[in-house]
Amino acid sequence: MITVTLPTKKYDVKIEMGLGRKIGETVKEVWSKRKVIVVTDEQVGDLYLHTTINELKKADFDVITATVPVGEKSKSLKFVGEIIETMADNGFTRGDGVIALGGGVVGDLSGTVASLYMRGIAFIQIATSLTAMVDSSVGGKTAVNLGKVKNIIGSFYQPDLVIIDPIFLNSLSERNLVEGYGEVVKCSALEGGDFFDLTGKINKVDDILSNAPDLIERSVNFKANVVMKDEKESNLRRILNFGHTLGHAIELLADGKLMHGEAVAIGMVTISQCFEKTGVTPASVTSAIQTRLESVGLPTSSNLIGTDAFFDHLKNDKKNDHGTLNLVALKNIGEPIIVPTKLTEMPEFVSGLTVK
Ligand SMILES: NC(=O)c1ccc[n+]([C@@H]2O[C@H](COP(=O)([O-])OP(=O)(O)OC[C@H]3O[C@@H](n4cnc5c(N)ncnc54)[C@H](O)[C@@H]3O)[C@@H](O)[C@H]2O)c1
Ligand SMILES: O=C(O)C(=O)C[C@@H](O)[C@H](O)[C@H](O)COP(=O)(O)O
Ligand SMILES: [Zn+2]
Repeated sequence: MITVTLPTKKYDVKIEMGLGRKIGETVKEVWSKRKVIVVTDEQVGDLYLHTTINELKKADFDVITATVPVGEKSKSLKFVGEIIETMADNGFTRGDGVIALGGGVVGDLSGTVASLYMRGIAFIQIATSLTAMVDSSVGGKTAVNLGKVKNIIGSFYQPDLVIIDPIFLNSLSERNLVEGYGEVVKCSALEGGDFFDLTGKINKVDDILSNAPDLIERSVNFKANVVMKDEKESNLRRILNFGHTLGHAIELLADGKLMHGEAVAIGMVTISQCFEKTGVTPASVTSAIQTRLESVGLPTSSNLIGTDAFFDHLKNDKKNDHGTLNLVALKNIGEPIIVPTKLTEMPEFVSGLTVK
């Protein structure tokens, strides 16, 4: 178990094999009897909603559900509105709660709903994808997309509890498992040391699953420590965005064809190649990251980079400060730095990269 301690809130991230079968009693440890809405997507719902409802009912919670379609398009105001309407129709008050059962999409959407309903009601994350287990369920970033802008509407809103059962990963598709591993490589490159050595030993997809509990524990531990120092991303937390400035632009341009973690994998390698050109990042750092990503089949380059639409998307990055992007670079493994770079310099910065 890892505890996230913030100035105004403290919560546990419970990582345990088999915890998914004890959801009722685990939720009961932090919440008194109340109405809860379990938000999930169609795929996770088919697999785990029935058991989750039964578990929560056994623990004396009044349960309703909301199921959204699979995929990034569900991170939208449309679904925020629909879920909030369902809660209002069912008489939810400030003393009730929202439970996310799913991956990062469901987690980000449910967190947004929880933060808005009656100006904020209690929220628990049950993470079922690797991305959610290693990243999105922890730290309180909630958001939905609007039009062509990723994560533009949201807030920092921390959960009361995060439940992680690595057994959920057994039903995750190989592509989604590998995608989540992109964020693990990110955390390991930012932290360095033993963690980066560990990702160096993951040479094939099966290794992700067999090392999952350790990879989850280390990623959550790393992220929690960053968030505890800078909850609202005024400084240090920006490092968690390594690979995301370019990654989010590519993710949006690919329009559903690239998963978040795949786009971030391309973003990390590309930004490192850019910083090689300016002498910030050693080539050995880029290749160490690239090897880790490619050994499990993650993409590391894209012909979407450098298009007009690509540069247009960069403007929407939350690290854009009046035309200057605060880019995350690695001076070395375990040594992230922020390099302010003018948006107008970006075409020159990304030019001349090899696309495979
Ligand atoms: N808030 C944050 O800090 C943060 C961090 C990282 C990513 N994100 C966001 O998370 C999203 C990506 O998350 P994701 O990769 O989990 O995507 P996702 O939620 O769409 O899940 C990926 C797929 O896996 C399925 N799935 C999830 N758990 C499963 C299970 N146990 N068995 C079978 N299928 C399962 C889902 O139905 C979906 O089809 C993006 O929107 C990204 O922006 C947010
Ligand atoms: O928790 C953070 O902080 C992160 O940046 C984690 C990222 O992996 C995640 O994708 C996050 O949603 C990005 O947020 P944004 O602020 O760039 O929209
Ligand atoms: Zn991410």
